[in-house]
Amino acid sequence: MNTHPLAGAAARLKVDIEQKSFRSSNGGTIDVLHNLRFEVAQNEFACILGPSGCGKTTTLRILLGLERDYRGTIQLPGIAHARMGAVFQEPMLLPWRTVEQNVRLALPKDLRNTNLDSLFGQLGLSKMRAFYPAELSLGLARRAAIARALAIEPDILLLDEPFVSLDESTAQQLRHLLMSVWSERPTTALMVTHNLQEAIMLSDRIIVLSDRPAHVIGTFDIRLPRQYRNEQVKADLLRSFNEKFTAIRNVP
Ligand SMILES: Nc1ncnc2c1ncn2[C@@H]1O[C@H](COP(=O)(O)OP(=O)(O)OP(=O)(O)O)[C@@H](O)[C@H]1O
Repeated sequence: MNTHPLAGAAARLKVDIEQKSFRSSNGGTIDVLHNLRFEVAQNEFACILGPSGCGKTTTLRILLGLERDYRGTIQLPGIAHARMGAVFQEPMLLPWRTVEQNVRLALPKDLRNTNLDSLFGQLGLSKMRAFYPAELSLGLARRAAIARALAIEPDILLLDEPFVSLDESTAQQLRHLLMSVWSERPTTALMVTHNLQEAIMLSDRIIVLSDRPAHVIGTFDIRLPRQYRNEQVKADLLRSFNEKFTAIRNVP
């Protein structure tokens, strides 16, 4: 579990990063984020969409407190310390621990004896609790990583392309599983994705970033509840998105 001292009383996530750059190997400067400003309301599920290399992962790393060298401010949801759940492209499970042990290790003290039956059940992991990561397919390992992030009852859930490099039917199954667990206990969520269809299926709002150095070029709000987003509705949303962001040619 990762807690972060920048939690504020307000429940929303507020990002205001004036400047984030890296030193390149040849001694130059890579400007990654410049005046990146956005907010995510309490219990909103937002997706960040943007060109490859524009700074999406860097933004999540700043929120997680893994990158501290930047100019700007962030405010995280939560009262004193934001409880942060994170899911990365790599499941990052400890290989010498079982699925259940991996999840339990992440639990804060107040949840240490929590009953995980329902969470494992919802994610289809009931029979794999005693499995070791090497015994899991990538899809199952990702489910375990999602279980670990949600088990801590996070104030904010950060997801960095959690469905990438899965076959489409496994990815779709996982998207449905994530949504069914998240809908039961909604929390403020921010997910990085390259996949516009995925963003339209999952999110309440899509935050579209420019090329590097990244700033927000616009947001796309989807107010319609997810259960009404059938294929026709999703196609309409896709069309409206493309009309609004005609400049973005490289999103699928
Ligand atoms: N530790 C680092 N040192 C130097 N440069 C870095 C470092 N981390 C990231 N970068 C550079 O910063 C830029 C943004 O990287 P980042 O991973 O945040 O982009 P991204 O939008 O998540 O990319 P992708 O869509 O390909 O996953 C890239 O040019 C990357 O090479």
